[in-house]
Amino acid sequence: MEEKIMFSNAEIGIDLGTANILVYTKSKGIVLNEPSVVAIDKLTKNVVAVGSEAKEMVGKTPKNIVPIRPLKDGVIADYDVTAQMLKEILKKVSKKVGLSMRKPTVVVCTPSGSTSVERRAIHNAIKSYGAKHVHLIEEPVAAAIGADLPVDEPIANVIVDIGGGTSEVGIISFGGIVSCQSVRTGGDKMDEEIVHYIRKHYNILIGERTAENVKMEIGYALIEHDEESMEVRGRDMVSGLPKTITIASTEIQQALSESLEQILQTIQSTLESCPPELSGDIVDHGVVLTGGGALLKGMKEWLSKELSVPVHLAPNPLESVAIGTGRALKMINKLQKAAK
Ligand SMILES: Nc1ncnc2c1ncn2[C@@H]1O[C@H](COP(=O)(O)OP(=O)(O)OP(=O)(O)O)[C@@H](O)[C@H]1O
Repeated sequence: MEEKIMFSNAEIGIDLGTANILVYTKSKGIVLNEPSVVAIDKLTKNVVAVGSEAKEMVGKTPKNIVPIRPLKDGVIADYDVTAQMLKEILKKVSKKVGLSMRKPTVVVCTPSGSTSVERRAIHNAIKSYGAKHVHLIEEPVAAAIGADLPVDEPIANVIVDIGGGTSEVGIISFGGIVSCQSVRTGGDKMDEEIVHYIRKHYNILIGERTAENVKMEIGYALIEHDEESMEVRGRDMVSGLPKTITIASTEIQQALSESLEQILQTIQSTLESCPPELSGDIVDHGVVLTGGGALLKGMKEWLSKELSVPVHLAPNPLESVAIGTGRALKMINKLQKAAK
């Protein structure tokens, strides 16, 4: 029989992201923020660890323990593992906030690329773990609500969410999506490009976690800046031995250029598809950036120069979607009407 997790009449928002999973409760704010990673024992098929603990294992575990990212490139790549991960995450939340949470109402935001079958499966999985009501909302709407945009007013709210697997651009007005486009390019692709660049130019193989650190430390959008550098360790592909190199921020900028151009093109083409009545709002109010990729150094300045409209950073880019899912509960009826 399915194990039920004890929650009370609480309201919970879940951002089921490809890179991170966040849980928000109305009374306590963000109560959990962990990587969307699960470590599985291949021999027993048991889940060994979930979240931060599982991410720590990436690239370091014995062969039978495999860390899996069940959501990849903005889609649910492995539904069974996603469901197991959700269950473990809800268990952690229930432990953290105590037994005061019973039969919650849950609003969950799934990756944009998920199919209706996958969305239904996520809905059922959460319901089977003890939730009273489950609502699914679209990522750009959640991100916009979490970024404090007046989504229920009849003006164009433009949100650009640069996540791990995808970047989504949404124009929202009157509680509904007027126009939306998504590209399978985000932080993960940037990390892959850094790995590729260092392999090609230095013959050194680095891990994806090292690449992510390099991106966060010395990664820049395509703007002029005072050059920075850092030491990077990897494996020399010729000798097979560990090697340390020094890499410059301008090199990383070059590595990231293709991903950045793709994100820019997606924003431009979404803005071009905006109904003319709403275009004036975009000139006045501009675009709001959210998602972890929005934190890349120089992103706001670069996009504002390329798009010639004001660009603002959301107050908590990594948490906007989770906060938005939690806050969406109060307006769920209106949002669902607008989505129909
Ligand atoms: N300071 C930073 N500079 C650059 N990138 C960053 C920074 N902080 C986080 N990121 C990147 O942001 C990405 C994660 O963002 P986020 O948590 O918004 O994604 P997600 O919601 O899980 O993904 P998706 O929206 O695709 O489902 C990762 O690729 C991470 O490396």
